[in-house]
Amino acid sequence: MTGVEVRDLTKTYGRVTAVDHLSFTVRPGAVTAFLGPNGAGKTTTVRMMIDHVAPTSGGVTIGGRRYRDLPRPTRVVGAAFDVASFHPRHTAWDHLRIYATMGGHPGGRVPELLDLVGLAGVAGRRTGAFSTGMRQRLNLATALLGDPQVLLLDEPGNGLDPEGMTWLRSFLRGLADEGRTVLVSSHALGEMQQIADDVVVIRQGRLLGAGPLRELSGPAPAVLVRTPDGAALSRILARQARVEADGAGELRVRGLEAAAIADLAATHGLRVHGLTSERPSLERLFLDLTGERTNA
Ligand SMILES: Nc1ncnc2c1ncn2[C@@H]1O[C@H](COP(=O)(O)OP(=O)(O)OP(=O)(O)O)[C@@H](O)[C@H]1O
Repeated sequence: MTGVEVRDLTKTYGRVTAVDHLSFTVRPGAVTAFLGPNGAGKTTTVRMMIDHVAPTSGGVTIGGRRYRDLPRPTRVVGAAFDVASFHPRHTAWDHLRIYATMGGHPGGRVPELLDLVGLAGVAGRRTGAFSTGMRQRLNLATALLGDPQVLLLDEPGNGLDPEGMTWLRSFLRGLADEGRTVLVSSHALGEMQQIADDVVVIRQGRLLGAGPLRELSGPAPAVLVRTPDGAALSRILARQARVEADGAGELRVRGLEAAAIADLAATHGLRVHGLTSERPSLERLFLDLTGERTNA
């Protein structure tokens, strides 16, 4: 299990402080959203994680070691940046073969990866003709060549259509469920809300908040209960939870998990037609932390 530890990381460019004494950890087995408005310092931080940019002070360890001390870094960390450069005449297949060779990774993984990211059907097409979404997918496949434990993805959702976003979300969830450490930087909060387990929020290079999304976003989210037996169920649930009825057959319940609500309804012979757990609002959390409007 390989986590990422950022310790007192600072980067200045002349008079600009891009990253300012930043400390946080990214744990394995979770998707961590790295959030901040444009220019907050996200890309600079991720680039320092993999030695693309030298810190002014502080540092980053991955599984307890600095990137440069990892014997085979691309087998441990896969990174993908927003503006990936592909040779326009190379096909997706060429691109991955070349990067596999450069990284010392088995070329046999190329077809499997093309399939995994949904590019098998266009493997022979030149990347010059690729859409942004296809580039993002190829970028991800490139990051995965070394089967790394840690994935650092800078704005992987940029340019994806809604279908592509749905795919990306389940793809990232799958990687985290395999026990990998998945850090995804984004300024598009809505996109991250449905996937992030943890969040790290920065502004002007400084940490504003970090931790599990559910903990950071305050009171427990409600469970929405669709029921034709609203009045009776409401009376029973109100003994243990806070219940609001909307008058249209839906109850909003705080203080009880969905399973407990279903059990109580069953015990009393009441009908439940739907149970939905609300996700905490990342946008609300973000606005609380940053005190500003975003373009999400
Ligand atoms: N090479 C550089 N030289 C000078 N300033 C830089 C350099 N790289 C980044 N910066 C500055 O550092 C700050 C942080 O930039 P960075 O790209 O890390 O932010 P970001 O959060 O990734 O933003 P975005 O969401 O727009 O990509 C910005 O003010 C940027 O102008």
